[in-house]
Amino acid sequence: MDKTKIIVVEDNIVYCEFVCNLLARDGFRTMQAFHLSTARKYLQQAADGDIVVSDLRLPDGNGIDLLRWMRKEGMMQPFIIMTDYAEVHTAVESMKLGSLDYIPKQLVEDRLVPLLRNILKERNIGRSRMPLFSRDGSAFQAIMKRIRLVAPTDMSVLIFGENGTGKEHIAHLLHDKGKRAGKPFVAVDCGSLTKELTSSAFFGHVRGAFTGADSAKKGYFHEAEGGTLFLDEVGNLAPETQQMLLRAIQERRYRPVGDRADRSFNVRIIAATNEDLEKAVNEKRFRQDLLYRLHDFEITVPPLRDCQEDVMPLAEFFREIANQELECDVIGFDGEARKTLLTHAWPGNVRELRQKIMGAVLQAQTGLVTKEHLELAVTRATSPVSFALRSDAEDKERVLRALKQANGNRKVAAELLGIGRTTLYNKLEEYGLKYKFQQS
Ligand SMILES: Nc1ncnc2c1ncn2[C@@H]1O[C@H](COP(=O)(O)OP(=O)(O)OP(=O)(O)O)[C@@H](O)[C@H]1O
Repeated sequence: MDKTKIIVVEDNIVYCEFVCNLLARDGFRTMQAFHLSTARKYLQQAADGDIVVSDLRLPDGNGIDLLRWMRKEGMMQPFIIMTDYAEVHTAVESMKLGSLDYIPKQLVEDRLVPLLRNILKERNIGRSRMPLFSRDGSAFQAIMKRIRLVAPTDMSVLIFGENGTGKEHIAHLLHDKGKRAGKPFVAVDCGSLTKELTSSAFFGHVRGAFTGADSAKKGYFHEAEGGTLFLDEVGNLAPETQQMLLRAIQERRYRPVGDRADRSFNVRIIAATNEDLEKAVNEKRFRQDLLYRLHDFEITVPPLRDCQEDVMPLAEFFREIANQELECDVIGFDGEARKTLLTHAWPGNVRELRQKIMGAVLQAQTGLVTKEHLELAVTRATSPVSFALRSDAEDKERVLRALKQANGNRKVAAELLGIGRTTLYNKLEEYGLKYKFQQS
């Protein structure tokens, strides 16, 4: 199973448990939310690839409110509604808002897992539902040239770039344009691996290998066999995991936890990071030998603020997608809105641009997007210009402000500060703030 989490939003605790057990049996990772407010909290930290399965009626609103809120915030994760038969009409309405499907509760047991598997399969073969725009800007053209050059080889590729610049898309392109296209593409968020279960996550385990290992489990290497293993946020790997991966990559074999024999593998490794890994090596946080192994070839994705010529074409592209998804009829941007788009620093890069355009289109509904619809004023005040880490004395206060602004969400705070997540973690450690803002 890949890193996808299924957020199950259902106020009936017993039914919620039932759905989660059903999914867990099939190897899905789940999160339970009994209220919309909890679901929103989870979604603020969710990955683009996560999936929501929601009941319609909840104590603090309904599933359609949640879907509407997500789309307004630019969160385009697949959304599946579970309904009672009497609510089918409302469920159909929800599909107009962009929910992917609805399943009558009586059929959840039969239909939910196959539906989720289908979504993942489509993703793995590169037919992601999230359409991609081919960027014409000169920086991106140079990147495309490098992608075409290295994709057909088996070289490991390390992709550098700030959060939200499109590194994962580039990893997909490398896979799709290479000889492994059509084989699995398995993405691993290295920052979210728990220390105890890392070996089992990568290499799998046999039944009874440790307490709780009730059945055998395939690891990421096995799942990616013949295809690509994408190590996202590779700078966040714990030292022990770095050592373990290095050995496997060097020897091209690994041993599942509790097994007696090694397995060989045929997997291409692509990794991505927003960190300066040379610096991490100097600071002894990252192994130099592993860096060499991951780094046969390098692709650096520039931040959006350095790709001015891509901003408006991407904005127009997202406007059209938003029109389709939200059933709006917005025809463009007025002069002030254009100026704002072109002068904003985009600390969250393409992801932030997409979110802002989705929200703006929803607000405008028809006609032209105005500067007010973009709601960039708040972000502007918190853009790198005001949050930039200028001197040590100001540093701590800025970090605190950004964390507050981001409600403790470190990923968002790092984007506001225009720094990588790992740099932010280091700063929290340095200033003794590590436990002050616990993410829920
Ligand atoms: N060329 C593009 N066309 C359409 N959308 C894009 C493009 N590039 C990036 N995006 C959007 O920006 C978001 C961020 O892209 P992606 O997840 O690939 O970035 P990333 O650099 O891997 O981010 P992170 O470091 O935070 O994981 C995606 O959800 C996608 O919707």
